[in-house]
Amino acid sequence: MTRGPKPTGDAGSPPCLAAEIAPDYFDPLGVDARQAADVARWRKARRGELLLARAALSIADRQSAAARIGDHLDRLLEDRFADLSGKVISGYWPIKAEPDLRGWMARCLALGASLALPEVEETNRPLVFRPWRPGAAMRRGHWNIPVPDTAETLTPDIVLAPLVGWDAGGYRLGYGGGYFDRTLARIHPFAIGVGLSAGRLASIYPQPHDVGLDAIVTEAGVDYLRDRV
Ligand SMILES: Nc1nc2c(c(=O)[nH]1)N(C=O)[C@@H](CNc1ccc(C(=O)N[C@@H](CCC(=O)O)C(=O)O)cc1)CN2
Ligand SMILES: Nc1ncnc2c1ncn2[C@@H]1O[C@H](COP(=O)(O)OP(=O)(O)OP(=O)(O)O)[C@@H](O)[C@H]1O
Repeated sequence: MTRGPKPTGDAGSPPCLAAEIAPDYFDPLGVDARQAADVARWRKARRGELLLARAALSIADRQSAAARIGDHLDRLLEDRFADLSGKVISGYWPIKAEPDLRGWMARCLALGASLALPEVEETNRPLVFRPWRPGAAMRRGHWNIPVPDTAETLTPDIVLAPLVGWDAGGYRLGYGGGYFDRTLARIHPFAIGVGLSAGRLASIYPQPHDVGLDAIVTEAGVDYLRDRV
């Protein structure tokens, strides 16, 4: 079992009203600085290990994981949405051995969905989403991640958030920029974490800024689904 910093429990309400004015604001005074630094250090170490393990997988293993993830996503979306036509689905352009779901995205397009990809337009700000379809012109964005070469933006109904790690409470470990958290604090799509079952951690020690996902899908299946109220 992985040892880590003491769990903080669920995020509480922010101690001031700033979150009502800017929904992605969280009050740094509401966070124990020492504990936050411990969690950040622990996450950095886990992130490094998980990225190395993922990079070591064979291309065939990655392709088979991506194909299975696509099948589980199909079933999850069939259960959750009567019809994908007219829905805006944000995927991602795979980097660092992330499962390549561009083929799955093309299938969604054929079912009538519109597609988008995220872009870091400004550092430490929420992501923006650009319309995309296979073959669209791309340019290099932040971190050299390819992004659609357009100024248009869309608001997605469904967002795939690539996972480096995840926990059974529906929390995500990404690359450490906090971009999906900032984004999901402002817009509320159906947010699905996608990654490998090997990315599972006993807990990522959720912090006040972490936003829980609606579902987590790995090659093993739908590993987490938020209770519907
Ligand atoms: N394929 C893909 N596209 C994506 C994401 C993703 O996870 N996967 N993103 C999902 O968010 C956004 C890019 N995310 C990023 C996250 C962190 C950093 C970054 O600069 N990281 C710092 C470490 C930060 C820290 O530890 O404080 C670095 O590596 O130097 C850059 C981009 C948008 N596009
Ligand atoms: N809503 C927010 N407002 C300000 N800072 C935030 C917000 N959300 C996250 N952050 C900051 O981002 C940093 C990284 O967070 P975290 O480790 O959760 O990233 P991540 O989810 O792995 O990254 P990413 O989503 O980019 O892949 C944290 O130090 C946190 O302070």
